[in-house]
Amino acid sequence: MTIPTTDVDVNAVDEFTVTINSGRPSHTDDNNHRQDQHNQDSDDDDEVVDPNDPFDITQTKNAPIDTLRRWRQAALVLNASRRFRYTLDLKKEEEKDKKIRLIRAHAQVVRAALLFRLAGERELVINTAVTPLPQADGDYAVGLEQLTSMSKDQNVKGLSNLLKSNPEKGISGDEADLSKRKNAFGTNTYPRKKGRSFWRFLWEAWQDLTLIILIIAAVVSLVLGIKTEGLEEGWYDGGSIAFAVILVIVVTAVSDYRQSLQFKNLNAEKQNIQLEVIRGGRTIKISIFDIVVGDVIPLKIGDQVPADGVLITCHSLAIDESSMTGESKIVHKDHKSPFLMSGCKVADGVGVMLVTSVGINTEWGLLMASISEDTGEETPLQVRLNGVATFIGVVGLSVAVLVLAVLLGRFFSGNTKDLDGNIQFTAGKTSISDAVDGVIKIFTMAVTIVVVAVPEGLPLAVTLTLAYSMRKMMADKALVRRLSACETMGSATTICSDKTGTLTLNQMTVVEAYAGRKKLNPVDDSSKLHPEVLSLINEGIAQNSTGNVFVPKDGGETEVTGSPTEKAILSWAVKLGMNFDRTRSNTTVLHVFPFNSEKKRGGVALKLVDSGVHIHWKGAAEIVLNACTQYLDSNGDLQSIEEEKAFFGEAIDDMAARSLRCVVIAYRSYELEKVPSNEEELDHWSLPEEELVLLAIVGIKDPCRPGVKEAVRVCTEAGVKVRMVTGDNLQTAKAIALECGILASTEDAIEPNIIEGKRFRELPEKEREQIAKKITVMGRSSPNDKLLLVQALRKGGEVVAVTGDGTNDAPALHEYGCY
Ligand SMILES: Nc1ncnc2c1ncn2[C@@H]1O[C@H](COP(=O)(O)OP(=O)(O)OP(=O)(O)O)[C@@H](O)[C@H]1O
Ligand SMILES: [Ca+2]
Repeated sequence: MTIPTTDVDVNAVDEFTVTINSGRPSHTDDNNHRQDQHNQDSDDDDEVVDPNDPFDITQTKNAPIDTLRRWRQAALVLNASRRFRYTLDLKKEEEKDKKIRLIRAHAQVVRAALLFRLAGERELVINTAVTPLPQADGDYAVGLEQLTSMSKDQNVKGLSNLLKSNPEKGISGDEADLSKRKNAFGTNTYPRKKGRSFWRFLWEAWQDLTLIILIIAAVVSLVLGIKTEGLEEGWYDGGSIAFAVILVIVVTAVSDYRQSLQFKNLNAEKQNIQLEVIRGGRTIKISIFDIVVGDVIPLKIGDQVPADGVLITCHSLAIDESSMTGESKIVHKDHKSPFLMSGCKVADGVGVMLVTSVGINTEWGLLMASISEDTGEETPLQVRLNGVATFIGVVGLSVAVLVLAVLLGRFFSGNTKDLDGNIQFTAGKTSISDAVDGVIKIFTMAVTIVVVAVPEGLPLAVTLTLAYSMRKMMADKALVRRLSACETMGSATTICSDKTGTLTLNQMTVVEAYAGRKKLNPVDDSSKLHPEVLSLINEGIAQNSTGNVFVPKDGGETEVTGSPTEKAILSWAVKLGMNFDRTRSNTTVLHVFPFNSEKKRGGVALKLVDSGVHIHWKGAAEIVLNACTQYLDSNGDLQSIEEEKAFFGEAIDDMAARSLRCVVIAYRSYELEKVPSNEEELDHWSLPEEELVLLAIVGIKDPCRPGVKEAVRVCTEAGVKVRMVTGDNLQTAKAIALECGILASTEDAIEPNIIEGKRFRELPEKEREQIAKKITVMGRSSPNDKLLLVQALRKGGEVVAVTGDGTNDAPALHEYGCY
């Protein structure tokens, strides 16, 4: 079956991951549990598997060494030589592990020493100005070596000046500047290990016990044939065996070789992450490989830190350093510990970093340089089939040996007669040459049994099929990161898909808007709004956003960047006449609560010029609306929301029913005295979010992907149930589900077919398992709800595929390791 999800994934190769979990429990789960921060659910008891089951392996890549070793042992029993090709080289793996641990320990020690030193300096109040001025390197006032040590002493401003960068605007980013930086500090790439040549694969392909048996068989029957029937006729048997052997060797080598090339390409694709940098004041998307020292990079939840650097600004930034330190610990970053290491993940919050070293000079680079890249990987089916093939081969071989022994015994004891009934062998009478001929015939028979019994092509056929389907999926623009995914995906019985970006295009536009009680028609008509209302809306949108608006000086088109939702709202505000830079410079940001999928809202506290404070909130419509007690009517007067709550509720429901995503923008004023003045306290200050004043409601359209309906139909026909799990409003989710055929009719749209994440979460575990199967649409789900659903389905015996694009899908995607 070609995989139904391919249609869903079209056009989004770099953003999508497809994950599969097989219904069977696996040891690797333990592994993933350890890594998975979000998975605090310890009561999934059926995942505890019999540790003595040596065949319990779903993937070799992350399997614990123990499991692999058991496999290896089982394999050795079955076939001494073949297995080596298929199971990872354990010794090498262990050595690699040791090396990584060593380097990590080293990094830890360096960091510890550094912290110690910093602490000491702080206490002694050593004047940092004593630091000798760094030597010049090329065009910069700082060299590569000094830079590494410098970034630990100097403040960010000074550092960015030395790097000829600007904390707000970044580097200029013209060609000359970029190439100068690359020359001075290197590029953000790692040297690649050269792949193995085709000849190596060919050489390895014949070193296989069964093939060796066949080669010997070929030689033997060639010799026998020529001896008994002469050169002209006698080579047929041996020749055809030899031909088959050569064919198998060549095909194996070619397929292994191509697979290795494919993996190389895949790896390149996997690593080539696109990310946003700020250059010359504008936010642009570039490849991670094009990052240079001095670049200013905004980071948000889910991003990977692309190079080593220091923080310029940050808000509740937390970094998962497990890839560097080996322990899964979330570290909070602020101006006191501003160093970011490449390769780590942003677990929460937002920040902006200045790149201080790239590529091989980063700590990650050091680590990468010393270990080799991905070793090959076997799919569960391949591993099993290899076992079967080897087993059959061994049985065939034993039968052949048995037959040989019996026939030889009968021959030499005078029990074998030829066609005419003469005894073929009588001790003393039969000439040696006749005896040899007889033995040769028996050998030929045994060889034939071996040739017939050894199913050499079986594993090969599987590899070829999988590689083929992987290629086909690549052609469909679906990136398959693991060969095994093709196989497991084929057995999926249900797909949990997110909505935004997977079923929909993720191209959002504001198509409906209310300012206060008034519906704007058209949406960007600001003429009837009181200037005060307009300026508050603008203030809220411009400051309470991770996006950016760049207006080119030469009068080109305005560029809006950010997440699709942010982009839509910012573009709307620009159309209303917002001047982004001016609005932002009017107020100073005191504190930010970055948007996250869990809370579904984001807030910011602003200090005004007159020392007043505004707190702006923006987020999921009904949630923020609930926190509002007043609204600002179009004349700029405050009104109580009590009588109008129903009106606003209906407005939201109405928009949601037409599949629009609703976002409410609200604010309140606050007293500066109540804002913590101490920086430490400010960091932990939770923004007040009650008694808000409703400013605006926007309805954002995100059209369905073309072809989604068809894809859903294909899946349903193939017996795969498609479910939608989204962070959006339940009504919006329902409308989209009806639109793309996930829900057949409105009659189906009742609980528990459609359910809110919160309701599902609060059910007792047993009940969750029962209704999980019925859930078709889950709205307002938090990342953890997605995970809960996958777990519940899995317990019900389903093989679940999860598709998702965003960080809020990560826990569910991560759950079963195979993505
Ligand atoms: N940048 C934002 N600022 C404020 N509110 C937002 C922002 N982005 C999304 N929202 C609100 O939060 C809700 C849920 O967002 P969430 O990130 O959980 O889902 P999603 O990933 O966008 O959707 P899906 O789960 O279908 O992929 C949206 O319905 C919207 O109302
Ligand atoms: Ca998503």
